[in-house]
Amino acid sequence: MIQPDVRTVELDRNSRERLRAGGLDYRRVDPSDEAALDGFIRSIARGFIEGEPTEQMVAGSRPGQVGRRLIGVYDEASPQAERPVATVGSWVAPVTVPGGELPMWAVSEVTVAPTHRRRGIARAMLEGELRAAASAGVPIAGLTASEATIYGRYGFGPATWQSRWTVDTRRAGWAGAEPEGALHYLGQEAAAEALGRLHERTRRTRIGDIEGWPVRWRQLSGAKPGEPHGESVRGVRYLDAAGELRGAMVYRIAESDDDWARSRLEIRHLIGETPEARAALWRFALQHDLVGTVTAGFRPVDEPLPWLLDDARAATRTIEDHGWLRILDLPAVFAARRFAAPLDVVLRVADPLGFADGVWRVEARADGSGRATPLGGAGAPHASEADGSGVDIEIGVAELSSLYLGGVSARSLAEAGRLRGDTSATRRLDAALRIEGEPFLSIMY
Ligand SMILES: CC(=O)SCCNC(=O)CCNC(=O)[C@H](O)C(C)(C)COP(=O)(O)OP(=O)(O)OC[C@H]1O[C@@H](n2cnc3c(N)ncnc32)[C@H](O)[C@@H]1OP(=O)(O)O
Repeated sequence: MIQPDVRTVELDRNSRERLRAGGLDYRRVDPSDEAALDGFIRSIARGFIEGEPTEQMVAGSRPGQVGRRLIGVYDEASPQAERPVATVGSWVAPVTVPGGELPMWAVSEVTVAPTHRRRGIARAMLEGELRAAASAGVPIAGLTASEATIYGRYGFGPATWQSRWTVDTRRAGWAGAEPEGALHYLGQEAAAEALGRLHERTRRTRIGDIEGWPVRWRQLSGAKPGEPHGESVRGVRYLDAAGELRGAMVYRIAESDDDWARSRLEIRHLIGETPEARAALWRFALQHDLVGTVTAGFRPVDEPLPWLLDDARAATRTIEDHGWLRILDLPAVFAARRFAAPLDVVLRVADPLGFADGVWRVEARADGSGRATPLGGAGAPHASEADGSGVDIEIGVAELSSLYLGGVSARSLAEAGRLRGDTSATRRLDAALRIEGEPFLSIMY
């Protein structure tokens, strides 16, 4: 798997010139220049409507920026010259796809100062990231979004979903097995280490998940300096009957003001290598003394939680989009995944930014391998090169990116008018893209 050093990928000239025409300087942030890095970190906090970070919080955030491509947009008229008015950070992370993994250009830390909003700065930065990724040969981009309304216009589509659970522990009971292993408390650093180890051991089993990084685990375990409520985060591990580490969980308890016995236990992260470990950690949370409610976000939509309870209605949930993907190199992404059924369809893909635009024949063989080839000859294909009569499905690149992992059905998109195609073609596409279980991205990035 190619994994280019994102820090050396050139800045996009088109975006730089567009921003310069508006009096703004689009440039790399050098992480070895502490003042520049701290200004970048402080601008991100402001953009995400946080208060001004303390020195300790800034110091705690620095290690997470190492190895990333950091870009700031600077307004020379600003009295705070070291603080960019817009930020974006990116890196390449492997993402699990059906039957393998792909290098993914992860886009994060997208902020534009409220003083500079809605003048095209985010668009210039996003387009700049996508062109940089394509120029580096990275076939797909991904992000997690603060709002579901922002990224479709750049060709990103939601591809994984998360459940957010709220469980009334008085009603829930426990219908699962008694765990055979053991639970132990861990210090925050040890909990971060266990989360990272378990994540790395298991992420390839979760379609849509990506590689993690140490600061993410330290943030979740409360070990990152300045983490809000960090001091109240606790960690536990689960060892199976043979003494092997199989699971870990970090959580905090928010006391109830009016009834101690109804405090709320918030699961910040729960990871288990086996169903037994996951069940044991859920059981620990649900049976915790003095807790009336357990909440957990970033959980898979097919988690068997209701089946572990005496009263399934004690657990309520909301489901939300979580991981967004954006196909850049269509032949590369279709060659990288496995297919569940043979396929031969012609897609007309609309991509306003050009990367995947054109007419493509997507084929899959009985052995699970597949490919996408441009119709109308070599080189960049254009819709006009096919006569149109052979096209089975017309689809936008955002919708195709949603379909790619197998967690979205072409039939649903067709019913919603988000693609056009006859029923037989959408059925064949669904059969070929189908996966076992639901895709699941377990972290924010
Ligand atoms: C991957 C991540 O990091 S997710 C985090 C995203 N960041 C945040 O939520 C922090 C708070 N918000 C912000 O910083 C900014 O409002 C941003 C980054 C969302 C948008 O920045 P702006 O520079 O104002 O956006 P820009 O002017 O380039 O707008 C581009 C397009 O997006 C639209 N748009 C921008 N923000 C939003 C939004 N929040 N909801 C819906 N549409 C939006 C604009 O209307 C415009 O549409 P058009 O091109 O179809 O006319």
